[in-house]
Amino acid sequence: MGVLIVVEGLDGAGKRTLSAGLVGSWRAAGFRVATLAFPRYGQSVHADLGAEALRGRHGDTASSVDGMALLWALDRRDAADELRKLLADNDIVLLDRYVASNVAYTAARKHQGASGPAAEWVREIEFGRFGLPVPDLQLLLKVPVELAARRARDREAADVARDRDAYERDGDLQTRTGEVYDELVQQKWMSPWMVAGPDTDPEQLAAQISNQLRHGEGVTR
Ligand SMILES: Nc1ncnc2c1ncn2[C@@H]1O[C@H](COP(=O)(O)OP(=O)(O)OP(=O)(O)O)[C@@H](O)[C@H]1O
Ligand SMILES: Cc1cn([C@H]2C[C@H](O)[C@@H](COP(=O)(O)O)O2)c(=O)[nH]c1=O
Repeated sequence: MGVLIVVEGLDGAGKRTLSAGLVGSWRAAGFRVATLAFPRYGQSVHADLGAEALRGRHGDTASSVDGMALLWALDRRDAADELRKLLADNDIVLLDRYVASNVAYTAARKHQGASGPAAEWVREIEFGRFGLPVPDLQLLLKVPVELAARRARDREAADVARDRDAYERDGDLQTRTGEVYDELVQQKWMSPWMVAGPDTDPEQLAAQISNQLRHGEGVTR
């Protein structure tokens, strides 16, 4: 049974870039690694509806905090069997965003914290009712809000396919989301957490995590 590792952080933090670096390093070291990114755009109707809603479509869907959270959660529910199979067939399964994203953004949109009712509702729906696998380790890529926003803007300028959605344009939401993530780390929400900075070397981090896992730290299963 493989270990489930999640990369979390603000929009534009660099999660996709770091995830690719970690996966490459682990594969080079001989680990069997699978990876998934949530939302699963192009594969999940729920993910696509969510992305479209954040770009002004589907009436008032985006204004419903709970409705948006359910779309992202249903995407993961549909991926649950695939995720369990990937865990059975690999040493490491790396996820770019997972349930903690839903907790952080949903609580932040409602001006709540990581112990508030929205966080508890997301936890109960996704891990309780949907039975999603619990991560062994969650990694917060902690990048100053201004730097993450600049990276998202630069990416949009370079690639029209990566236009910023409503959450990415909302600096106050990003600030509050970062605060909820900090609380999740402090609480060790659902698993041990590690925090990585904006200039983290993926190869070094991959080695650190695999050593830690080898010594049984950060593994809850
Ligand atoms: N360590 C880094 N140094 C400089 N630029 C970076 C770094 N990491 C990522 N970037 C750049 O920042 C932008 C955002 O990175 P990336 O797409 O990896 O972020 P993300 O956290 O996955 O974003 P989102 O959640 O919005 O999809 C990209 O243009 C990427 O090339
Ligand atoms: C998976 C997930 C995402 N979100 C938020 C985070 C982003 O602002 C948008 C879209 O995600 P992307 O990584 O920028 O493509 O949705 C969320 O609120 N809940 C989730 O579960």
